[in-house]
Amino acid sequence: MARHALVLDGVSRAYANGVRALGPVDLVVPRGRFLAVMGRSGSGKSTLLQCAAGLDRPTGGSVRIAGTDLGGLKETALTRLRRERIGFVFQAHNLVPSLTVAENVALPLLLAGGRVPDAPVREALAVVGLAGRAADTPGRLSGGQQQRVAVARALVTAPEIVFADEPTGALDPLTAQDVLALLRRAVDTEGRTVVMVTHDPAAAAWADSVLFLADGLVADTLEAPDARTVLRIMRGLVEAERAAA
Ligand SMILES: Nc1ncnc2c1ncn2[C@@H]1O[C@H](COP(=O)(O)OP(=O)(O)OP(=O)(O)O)[C@@H](O)[C@H]1O
Repeated sequence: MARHALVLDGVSRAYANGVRALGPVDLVVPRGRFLAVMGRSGSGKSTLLQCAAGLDRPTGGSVRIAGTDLGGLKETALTRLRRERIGFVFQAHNLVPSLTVAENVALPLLLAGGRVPDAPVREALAVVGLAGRAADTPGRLSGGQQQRVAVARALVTAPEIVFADEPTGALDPLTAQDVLALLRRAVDTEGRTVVMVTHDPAAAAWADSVLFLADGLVADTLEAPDARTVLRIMRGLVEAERAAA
């Protein structure tokens, strides 16, 4: 079993118009770690996440998920890897409105083929505190509850890694804490690995470490973050940018 959930080796992403959105970036995320990625708007956070998750192909370097080099995979194999070995949580939770809560959680298992056993779905919903809402449609749930369903869906396949892009961006601070606590729990009790893009220092403080991006490059890292130190580093990055302008 590969020791690291995610390894980026000199990953860069340039666009045809000459914009270098990212890199080169080196990054190692061991299994069972919670990493937050921060940086100002346009610093390359989403680009990093998309390349790391196999949603976008880097223009340089390599990405390995649990030892598998994504660059060596054809599109169908990459799609299967994303479906079976990666969990996703986005700001807009992307639940299917016409399916029930349980069916939404079961979706990644269904897409993997075969009969979907009830137990993992029931268990995933119980973990996020929504066992009683399995038969509801998402529209009957609050935004926070919907995001908890999205977390259950991301975890139901027991993925190698979960990528979360601003998972609490649309939630009030208390509801956000519930969702962050679920991600933290998945790391602490199930040994999952989480990489989360966020703008919120309080959200980043739930992680084990923070990666700060500026202009597509790693500008700083912080272990055992607290919100105040995260904010101080972010302020420093803004000032450095102003001074350079
Ligand atoms: N398709 C594209 N074509 C050209 N440039 C792009 C494209 N997508 C992103 N960029 C540029 O790449 C840079 C990084 O963008 P990215 O979306 O990764 O930043 P971000 O840190 O996630 O920003 P935000 O916090 O606003 O979501 C920006 O300068 C952006 O304008």
